Amino acid sequence: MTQLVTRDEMQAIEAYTIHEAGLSADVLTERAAMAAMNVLAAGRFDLSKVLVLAGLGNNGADGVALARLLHQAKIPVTLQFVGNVNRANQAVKDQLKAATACGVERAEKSDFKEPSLIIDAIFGTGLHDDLPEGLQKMLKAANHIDNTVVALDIPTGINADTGDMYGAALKAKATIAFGYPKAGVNRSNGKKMSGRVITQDIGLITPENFDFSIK
Ligand SMILES: NC(=O)C1=CN([C@@H]2O[C@H](COP(=O)(O)OP(=O)(O)OC[C@H]3O[C@@H](n4cnc5c(N)ncnc54)[C@H](O)[C@@H]3O)[C@@H](O)[C@H]2O)[C@H](O)CC1
Ligand SMILES: [K+]
Repeated sequence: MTQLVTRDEMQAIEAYTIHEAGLSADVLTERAAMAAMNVLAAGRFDLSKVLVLAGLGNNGADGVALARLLHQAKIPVTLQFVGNVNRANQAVKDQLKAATACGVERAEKSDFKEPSLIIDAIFGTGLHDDLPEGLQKMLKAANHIDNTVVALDIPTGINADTGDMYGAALKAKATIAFGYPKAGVNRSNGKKMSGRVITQDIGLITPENFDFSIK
């Protein structure tokens, strides 16, 4: 069985990889985006018009990096931030600089009926507490449209430990889990909102004899 991890365990493994083993967070972001690109390029999804919804943390940075890779592969892609990009973390700002330099198209708002595929890079394992009300409404409306959504790491709105919803969640056809699938994709609402979970190696270095809580 694939090893599942809690949010704390994932953060501990990431911290070990970055601070003890010395791989930079940028490398991990690039690996995550490349892993997602490989899954998308395998032919199972309609890539005629891709919309990447990106948040302001590292999950968003993965999304912005993916938008750049899609654009460089000549796949029509639009990048839309959810939230004010001026408040984004440095990883997102760095990724946006590279994406802009490549000519990735941005949108402020979009009709969710139009894209052939929506990439959910709004929130990942960093989410705690209920989503802002406006975002909850937006996700519920998007779920009604029933467009194809692929979530990066975990669907936005799902508690990575319990699978419960933080007010709402964006329903995915597939979830590309980075390193390890999070416990929440297998539990409660997480199970039905994650779709098919595809786990991808991104080069994380797990400490020897790491004591996983889920056996
Ligand atoms: N750490 C790494 O090197 C890598 C991480 N990967 C990806 O990163 C996400 C986890 O990223 P993180 O920055 O920890 O969190 P999020 O992007 O999920 O959230 C961003 C930010 O949002 C704030 N926040 C939390 N709850 C709320 C709320 N209810 N309302 C509003 N804002 C909220 C909080 O401050 C967070 O910091 C992981 O899933 C991976 O996709 C990579 O895979 C590569 C390496
Ligand atoms: K996500």
